[in-house]
Parts: sequence; C-alpha cells; structure tokens
Amino acid sequence: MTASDIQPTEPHIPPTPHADTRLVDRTKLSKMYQHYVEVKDKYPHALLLYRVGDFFETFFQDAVTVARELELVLTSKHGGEVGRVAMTGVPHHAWERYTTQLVEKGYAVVICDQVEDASEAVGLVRREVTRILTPGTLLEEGMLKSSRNNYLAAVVITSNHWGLAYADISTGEFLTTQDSDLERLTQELMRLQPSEVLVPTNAPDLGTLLRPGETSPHLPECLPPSFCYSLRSQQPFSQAEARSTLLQRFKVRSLEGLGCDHLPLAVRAAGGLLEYVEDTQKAGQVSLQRLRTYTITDYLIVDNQTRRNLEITQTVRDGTFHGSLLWALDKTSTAMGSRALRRWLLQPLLDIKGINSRQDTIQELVTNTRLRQDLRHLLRQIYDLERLTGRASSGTANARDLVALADSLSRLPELANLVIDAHSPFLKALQKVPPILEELAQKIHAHLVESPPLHLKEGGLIRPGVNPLLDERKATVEADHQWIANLEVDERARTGIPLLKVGFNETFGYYISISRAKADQVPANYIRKQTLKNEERYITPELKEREARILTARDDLHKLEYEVFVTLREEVGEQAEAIRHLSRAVAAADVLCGLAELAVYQGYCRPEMVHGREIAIIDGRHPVVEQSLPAGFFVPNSTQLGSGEETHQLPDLIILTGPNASGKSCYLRQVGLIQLMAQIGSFVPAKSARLGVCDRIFTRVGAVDDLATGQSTFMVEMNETANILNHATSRSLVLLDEIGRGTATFDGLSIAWAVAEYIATDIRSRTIFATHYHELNELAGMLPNVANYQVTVKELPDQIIFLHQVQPGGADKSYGIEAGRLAGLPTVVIQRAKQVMGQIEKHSKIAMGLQNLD
Ligand SMILES: Nc1ncnc2c1ncn2[C@@H]1O[C@H](COP(=O)(O)OP(=O)(O)OP(=O)(O)O)[C@@H](O)[C@H]1O
Repeated sequence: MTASDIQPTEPHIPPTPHADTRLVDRTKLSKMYQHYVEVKDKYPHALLLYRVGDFFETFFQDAVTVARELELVLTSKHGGEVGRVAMTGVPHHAWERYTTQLVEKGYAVVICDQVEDASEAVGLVRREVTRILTPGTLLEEGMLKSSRNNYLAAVVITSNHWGLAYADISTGEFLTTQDSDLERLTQELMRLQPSEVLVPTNAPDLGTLLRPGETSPHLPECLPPSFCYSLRSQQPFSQAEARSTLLQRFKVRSLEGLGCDHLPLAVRAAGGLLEYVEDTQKAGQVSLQRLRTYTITDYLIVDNQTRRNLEITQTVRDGTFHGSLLWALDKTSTAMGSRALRRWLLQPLLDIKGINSRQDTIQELVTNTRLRQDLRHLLRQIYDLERLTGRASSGTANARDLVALADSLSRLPELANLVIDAHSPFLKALQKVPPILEELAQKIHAHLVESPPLHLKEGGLIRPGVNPLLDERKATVEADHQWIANLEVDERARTGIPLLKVGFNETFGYYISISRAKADQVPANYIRKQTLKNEERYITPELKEREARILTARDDLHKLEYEVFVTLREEVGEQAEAIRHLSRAVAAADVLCGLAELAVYQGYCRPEMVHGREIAIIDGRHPVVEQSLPAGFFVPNSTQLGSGEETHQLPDLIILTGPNASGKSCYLRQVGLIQLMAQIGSFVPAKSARLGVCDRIFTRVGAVDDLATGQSTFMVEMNETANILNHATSRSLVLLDEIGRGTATFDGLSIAWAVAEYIATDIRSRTIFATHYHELNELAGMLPNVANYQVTVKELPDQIIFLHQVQPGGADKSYGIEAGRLAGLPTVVIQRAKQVMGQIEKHSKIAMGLQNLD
C-alpha cells in the first residue's frame, strides 16, 4: 500500500480494538518525545496527534481536552480501515505524562507544533497523515511540524549530469535544478531530506518502494541510502513527455518561460515529478506553484558534516532542536517565517548584492524600533498562508481554513500601511497588496459565518443573504424545526404528560419519548417503536411524513451550501499564485524582523561583506553558547584570516592549540557560524566583521564511530578529511578539529602535519586547525601564511583557570593530566603520568627529527 492509497475519510466512527500498530518504532518515538519536551516551552499551544487504539476510550475518560470531533478514520482506496488519527490540545503541564503513556503503549505520537488552531491541525493531518502510514517513511522525518517543509523529490542521472526536482505538496513549492557534480547531488538531497525520492528506471521492479537503508542495484552511489526511493517508469521522465507535461500544466508556450529551456535533465526530473503528483493527488487537482529553476552553485553548499558539526538545525549531542543555531536564531512570528529561516540556513547566499539587501532590511528594522515591534505584532496574527492556500487550491480546505485565510489576507493591507515609508527591499515588497486579494478576503468573510463547523457536510457555513435559493431552503428547514417544537408543546397539552419530548436519533429518526410510568396516558394514534429502561419511544404517521420532508430539505440545504462553498474555494484557488507571492514576501520579512530583534537584544553587528578572501572578526562570539551562559560570561575572541593583495600579512592557516576544555572547538565553530550567519544576510555576534564570501564551509570535528556503516573512528576521520582535501578551494573556509587523533601518535601527527601543509601550500583555503599536537606550531616558522594561536589558561599552584582567550603564539602544554586530576583520577596515577610524560617528551622530538624537516 502506498501513501496515495490511503485516504482520510469522515470522522465520528468509534475506535476499533485493532488499530494498525505495525509501523511503530519505539526508539524513534522516544526521540521525538524528547524533542517535544525540549520545544514545549517554545510552543505552548502544541497539538499532539496520535493513532488511536483500543485503549483510547479508557485512556481519555479522564483526559482533559479530547476533541473527539477531530478524529479521522483512515481507509484504503479499496475500502477497509487502516488506521486512525485523533488529536488533542494537551495542556502544558500534562504533556509529559500523556506522551509517556502513549509512547509506552507503543502508539505513534506525532508532534504538531506552531499550529494556530484545531482546524489547521486537521488540515495538517488530512494532508500529511498518509505519510505516517507509508512504510519506510514513518517517523524518519515524521514530525508533522508545520515549521518544516516536507519534500517529495525526483532525480534523473546520466553519465555526466543530473537533474533534481522537488516539491512540497502542502505549500506548493516546486523547484528544479541541474548540475554535473554528483557530490553536489548528494549534498542537495541531504539538505532537502525528502520523504520520498522518485527515480526513473527500466528495471522490472517498477514502482518498488525501497525503505531507508535498503539498496538496489539500480541506484547509483550518489543517492544516500538513508532515503526512501521509489523506482518509477521511465516514460514520464522522457524529454518529450516531461516537456509537454510542464508546458500544459503551467500554460506556457516554451520552457524559456520556466527558465529551464537549457536544462534538459532538470526538465525531465520536474516533468516526471509533476506527473507523479498529478497522478496520486486525491483531489485530482494539483496545487503546485509555478515551477522555479535555481542554480546550485549560486548558493553556499552546507554539506552534511558541516550541518551536523555546526549544529545548524539540531545538536550533535542528542539530535534535538534545542541548542542548535536555528533554535538560537528563530525569533520568527509565523510558521512560514520559521520554514524560510530553516531554508536560508541550509542554503546561504554567495551573491553579495543579495546578502546586502537582506542586511539593509535588518538595518532598517534595527534602527526603527517602533516599526519592528508593530510588524512583529501584526505578523503574529497571520496564519500559515502558504499551507492554507495549498489546501484551497487542492480542494481540501474546509470552511475554517478559508476563514483563517481571509483573516490573514485582511491583515495584509494593514501590513502594507505599516511599511508605507520603509525603504529597504524586503519591506517594500509588502507595500502593495493586489486589490483582488482584499476583495477575496471580504468575499470570504461575507460568505462564511464567523466560526463555521469543522465538517463541511454539517451545513451552517454560509451567511444569510448570499444565495436566495439557499435562504429559501433554510427558511423551509427552520419552519420544519418550528413545527417539531410546536408538536412537542401541542402533544404535552393534548396528552397531559408534561415531560413528553420529541427527540431524534440516526437509527429511528424523530420519535416521541414518554416515561414508562405515563404509558397508560398514550393516545391511540401513537405507534410504539422502542422500549428503554425508563422510557417508551413512539412515532406517529404524521411525524414520519414530516420527517421525510425535513430530512430531504436538510439534505438539499447542505448540498447547496456545499456547492456555494466549493465555488468560493475555487475562487480562492484561482488566486493561489498571487497569495503565494505575497506569502513569500511575508515569510522573508518575518525572518528579517526576527533577525533584527535578535541583533538588538544580543548586540550583533552588521558584517561588511567583501569580494576578497579576508575574514576579519573583532570580538566574535558563539551565537548559541553565549545564549546559554549568563550575560557577560562569554569571552569574545577575534579572528584574522585570508591572505590577499591587500591582506598579504594575514595567515591562511591558523594552528590553534590549548588545553582540554579551554574553548578550541567553541572558537572554531564560532568562526564557521559567524560566516554562515553573514551569508544568510544576518547580523553577527561580534563587535565588527569584514568577511570575504566563502564558496563552502568544511568542518571536521570530533571523533565518532559510524556504527551504521561499520566504519571505525579513524576511517570516518580520514574519509571526511579526504573529502575536504578533494573539494576545498582557496575561497573555502575549513575548520579542522583534532585530525589524526584516531590512530597511533606518530602516525596521527604525521598525517596532521601533511594535511596542514597541503592546505597551506596547495589549496590555500582559509583554515583553522585545532590540535593537541604542539609540534604543528613549527609550521608557522616554515610557511609564511601559517600562524599560531593558543587558547590561554592561568596556572595556579594547584589548579588551572580557563580564560577562554585566543592569543597569538603556540601552547606548549596540554594540561591533559590536570584535566584527569580534576576528573578524579587517583593521585598515584596522576604522579606516574607526569613522570611518563616527561620522558616521552624528551624522546619524541628526537624521534621525530622535527628540527630537520623542510
Ligand atoms: N569564549 C568562551 N567564553 C566562555 N566560555 C567558553 C568560551 N569558549 C568555550 N567556553 C566554555 O568552555 C567549554 C569547553 O570548550 P571547548 O569544548 O571548545 O574546549 P576544547 O578546547 O575544544 O576542549 P577539548 O580539547 O577537550 O576538545 C565550553 O563548553 C564552553 O562552555
């Protein structure tokens, strides 16, 4: 069964005892749970979505808020229930308890944070729950976070080129690119983390779904095994068919209109992907935005190692968002902004003009406090326009979605008004709201009641006065209801039974209910239908006749209401392109507004971006570590790197030494993060900065076994180092922490020496090399573009104080033994270690003959 086979159907069916639990993975669940515990402070209105099983009834009997009407039953296209989803807003204090119980019971807990209201959550589930039930994709990227994109990708690879297209069905984002470097394809897939990748093939196992980790002989090496690959028929990926799919769908005469006329593989990937999406969309309508083409080399590639080592979206320690760069920088007010920030961080710019225009906007918002605060206040009132529009154009939006969309659209003129005098590019983009969108918002508000019911078929969506026929039918239904109300009053008077009631249920329709004690007063025309413990239920021919009329009239009314609603929804769908255009502008302004807020409160400066190779940071700070320390505790440090025509005195390679725990890694990462932040257009944690744009940031940090691929610490280290040496250029920034530590001392030192020398003389990339091999300090005396720096400590008779200050010069001691003492190694071991060290140091220099190296 595939995602497209599964469809959420209408709710309100009681849970069955055998919900499908085959996809539950406890390890991943507990990881998700931990993640949520981390973010719950940030998103107090988080919603918890989970699949319902036999314990549902008992578990929630005493639960606080159970939104039973939000329960969805999932059935396969071929009929039959395959699972259920329910959701509830869980109060902050109770989260941990409920989630723990759910996880312990083996249920899939899916976190849905930053959801504005229940209707948005329902929309999310409706659109994305299919992924939860798709084998192989469950929970890998399973958090239904609206602050995260959910991509479907397609790749076409030939002997010397590749094309990649990707789409997020819920926001409509649709992009394609082409390049020749296979390593870039791997990195691009790692950036996108698609939940499924389509690959065309001639192989007999067409349509086979490969789960993460499974490999197929048909899959080339550049496709990372951690994704789910779907092998598809070649046909839709052929040049002719892909071209015609795109031309037809986007109503353009030539591919020039989509910017991909010279990119045959990008066209093939995009055409194949579009065909697949159109084929599998439930509503038969595709809500993808107009295809955009991008060039991969226009962006700084943040490879997988660097993303991990710099902890851009999650920490290395436990893979959580809390403590990552994204966590430290995300001060956005909307889910769209949050997603955009994530995208920017994973795809920083190379173009100085683009960087400057983002900086200009931040500058304006930093200076104009009032504007910044008003803007943030207004942005908080804007819902996820991208996703709401996606739902409207794919025909899955409900009435609450449209009301939320209209509420948000009607904020846009206010937003435009607010930035009327702004002069920076990203604020100016908000100044014009097409009148058609204002009219659309007014129309939605005029058509739909303020709080429509969740389910379209329940009726009660449309305001009076919108459609005369509808009003007529409403009047008939109301008259019928009045007739029923009158009947109750009349029958009480006629029978003399004061507690006689007219009721309704789905099985019997309308009935007259009388307590059993009064059964002897029942008139002759009553026909008994049902006997309950204390109650008899009757019908009369007249009541049944009226009931038939009422039900038909109500059905007709609901049908007509639904038709009026669908027409309105289609009108919204027609404006999707215009809404999305503005949503992108809102998202970008939101990111920049958040970054401006951060710049003000954390004291960031505007970096000067230059074309040369200089990296000059005065009093730089680590953006995350400084936020975790009390104010003023972080020790700022400067960096000067990058020899060039004007900066010939600056080093290209810094050898950084210092005791354990002195702050070497922190300093190294700080430089990488400042460069990365600058290239997304952000201000940076420093007193001042002058930064030459980098084409790539490479990092090699720490020693971790890669158990999944069975590689040893040393092999992982060597693979990563080889990758850097093979791809770094003179415009790259390379951050190396402890190379050669995973093997015998002399082997390690020799490798570290040779690597440093190669980088300084052959590649000449700007590099910081943190090491405990003090011997590497000798290089500075031999090569003009190498400098030694050390992180200082103050030595007292029985302790060392970490000053965390980076200064010129090489450290001659590691204080490793001192660290061991602090950690509690027995005194006798410490003393013996000191003795041994003295002897080793004496002999090692002689053995290495470092003095004679040239
Ligand atoms: N500039 C700084 N100001 C304040 N505290 C700092 C600074 N740099 C680092 N620290 C603190 O020192 C701790 C150790 O830093 P770090 O891990 O960078 O040391 P290290 O020199 O790389 O150690 P090792 O050689 O053992 O890997 C950090 O967790 C941080 O809390």
